[in-house]
Amino acid sequence: MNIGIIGAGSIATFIMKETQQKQLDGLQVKSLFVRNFKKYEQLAADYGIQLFDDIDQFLDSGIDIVVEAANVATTHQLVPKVLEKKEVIIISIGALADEAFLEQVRLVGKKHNHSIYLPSGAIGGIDAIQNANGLGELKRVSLTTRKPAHSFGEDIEGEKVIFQGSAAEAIEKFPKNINVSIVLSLAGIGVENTKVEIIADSTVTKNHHQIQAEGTFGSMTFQIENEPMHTNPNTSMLAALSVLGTLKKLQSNIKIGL
Ligand SMILES: NC(=O)C1=CN([C@@H]2O[C@H](COP(=O)(O)OP(=O)(O)OC[C@H]3O[C@@H](n4cnc5c(N)ncnc54)[C@H](O)[C@@H]3O)[C@@H](O)[C@H]2O)C=CC1
Ligand SMILES: O=C([O-])CC(=O)C(=O)O
Repeated sequence: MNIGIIGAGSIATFIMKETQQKQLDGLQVKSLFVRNFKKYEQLAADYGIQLFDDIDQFLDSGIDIVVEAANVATTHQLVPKVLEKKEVIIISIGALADEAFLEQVRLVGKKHNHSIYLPSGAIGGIDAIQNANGLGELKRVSLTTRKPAHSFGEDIEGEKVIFQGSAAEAIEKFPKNINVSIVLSLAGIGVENTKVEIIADSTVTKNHHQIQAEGTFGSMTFQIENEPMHTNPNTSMLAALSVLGTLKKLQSNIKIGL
């Protein structure tokens, strides 16, 4: 599978590196779309990847699938165009908190017969949430995220609750830190009903997420302490691994958790 990536930051570089070093079955990054061509010329050369700053040329460069690994604003800007030509994996899932945009993306994908894949990112339990909500029987879902204070630019000692509200409001305020709340909302009870609490904590070094859900299925708690990526501590390593995981699942004819 020939992969094209939008963005050349932590997640993108991780995927380029891992697909090259581990020679993952048939997965290869072929093309990279960036805004600043000169800045990434060396990176692309190091990985033997074609570099583009023209989106049409990028989409026509012999790729099978596009991985969005940039940010929420770029997802809004580029994904509809991408879907006219290719399938897409979106990691800046926060963009889909906007219901009009979600509907636009769904319709363009449907029209061109291209799927939109949303990895579970830095959390897990999305399969259970989605299944529990199968008949609309999921009643309450909450996410508590605790990250090192500096991730939020907070210069504090100890902990501080910096946000309490809906997932819709959370992603508005923290588009680089709480994409996880939107995949959780989309799998479950929606962006307005999913409750989010964000805590900045000077005493932790990992990115913690705890999900609690209740309904007629029973209840569940999912908790994770993620290793931050050293190239971008806001982002957990599992988020990058989840993109690779999605690519691998697409290739395998045994689909686990579907
Ligand atoms: N769904 C999830 O669980 C998670 C999602 N994320 C999100 O994934 C995305 C990528 O994360 P990282 O790689 O850590 O970010 P990063 O900041 O390291 O890299 C983003 C890259 O995108 C580039 N970029 C920005 N606008 C662009 C444009 N218009 N065209 C091309 N490139 C552009 C930037 O120059 C940068 O190189 C972010 O939106 C982040 O918030 C991160 C962690 C978890
Ligand atoms: O990587 C994480 O732990 C979560 C994150 O940044 C996001 O959801 O945007």
